[in-house]
Amino acid sequence: MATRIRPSSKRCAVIGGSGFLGRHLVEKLLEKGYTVTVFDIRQSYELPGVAFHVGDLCDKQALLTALQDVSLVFHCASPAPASDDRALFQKVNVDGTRIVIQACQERGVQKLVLTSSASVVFEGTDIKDGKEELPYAKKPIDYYTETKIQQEKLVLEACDKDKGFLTVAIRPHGIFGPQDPQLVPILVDTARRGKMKFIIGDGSNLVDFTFVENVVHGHILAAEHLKPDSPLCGKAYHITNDEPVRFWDFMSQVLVGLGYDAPRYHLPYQLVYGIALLLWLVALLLRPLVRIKPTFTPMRVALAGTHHYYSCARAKEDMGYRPPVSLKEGITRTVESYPHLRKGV
Ligand SMILES: NC(=O)c1ccc[n+]([C@@H]2O[C@H](COP(=O)([O-])OP(=O)(O)OC[C@H]3O[C@@H](n4cnc5c(N)ncnc54)[C@H](O)[C@@H]3O)[C@@H](O)[C@H]2O)c1
Ligand SMILES: CC(C)CCC[C@@H](C)[C@H]1CC[C@H]2C3=C(CC[C@]12C)[C@@]1(C)CC[C@H](O)[C@@H](C(=O)O)[C@@H]1CC3
Repeated sequence: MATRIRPSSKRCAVIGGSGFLGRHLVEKLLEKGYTVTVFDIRQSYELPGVAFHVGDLCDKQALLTALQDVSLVFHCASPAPASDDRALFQKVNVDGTRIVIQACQERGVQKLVLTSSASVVFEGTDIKDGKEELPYAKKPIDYYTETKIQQEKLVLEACDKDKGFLTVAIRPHGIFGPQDPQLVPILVDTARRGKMKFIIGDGSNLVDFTFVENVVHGHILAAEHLKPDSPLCGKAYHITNDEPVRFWDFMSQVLVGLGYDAPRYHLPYQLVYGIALLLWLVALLLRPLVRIKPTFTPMRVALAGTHHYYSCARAKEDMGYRPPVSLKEGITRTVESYPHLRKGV
């Protein structure tokens, strides 16, 4: 009788490995001796020892080819939140994740680590030291969040110890760091257009921003602690810097570090939120004729004007998580990595 040889536990695939988080994850996995395959709709770099499979995760056949002999899968692919494309989020984050799960099961993958988001519980009102037990947002603010909720549920429900298929979800919040395509570039673009003069609300709201290497550390710890007898099976974990900071202090430190002025004038939160909602509605109505992308979306305004920081006690307890890089060091390294975004360049 032919015996099925289990692939090495150090043979992994990173779906979305060409992206910001994915690339940092791939680099760390290689450093730790893993054999890495990247599956992504684009190839954004080359690294010795990394096998790239360019394909859409909605294409099961392409995934089955890439997942051959893989025992561990990290799924960190998603359309960018800024695309605000409901059909695309549904197709990739929900239908595509179903296909990822099926392909993993068919290929005998043993562990699936999903990159979810702490925002799955955020509804635009204050969250202070939020625990994983908080209910999913009943009225998510945007389509991205709506589909991240469905995606997380699908992955956690698929966890099946009897079938030897274990799953876990990592919920990072506000990832920043070198090569980030959204936070710093959008911030600088807004500053260059003279729109970063204002503080939304009184400026005292505390939030989490998480350095990308800490998020990577959380993913690898989760993969290594995910075993049939561990508490991680089918659970979600917040991964943050564990250093809540005032939203506007963080923004100011990045802006000033790059040579721009810090925002100074206060605007009432409710007023800005109302305007953002109105602009979003207008953009939606005009979409068949012209595509407008407002800078101040309701989601961004809500994130800028409320408290949203999360407890990572569960990750500390179950997998010994401690953020290796402090916020101060993370900000310094991030600012240094964007010489081309400095004022006047
Ligand atoms: N950036 C943050 O602040 C943040 C915070 C919490 C959670 N997350 C989650 O982390 C993950 C990574 O985010 P990121 O910031 O690195 O984004 P990113 O856009 O840099 O990377 C996402 C990658 O997914 C790929 N991708 C998109 N659609 C695909 C498809 N159909 N098939 C295959 N690949 C596809 C993209 O090409 C890209 O390389 C996402 O799941 C995101 O929801 C991000
Ligand atoms: C125009 C200004 C008011 C703000 C400019 C900076 C913003 C572009 C970022 C500040 C907080 C960021 C953030 C995300 C995107 C970029 C910001 C709005 C996410 C919504 C990206 C998706 C993640 O899943 C969210 C998460 O839960 O971590 C991010 C939350 C913070």
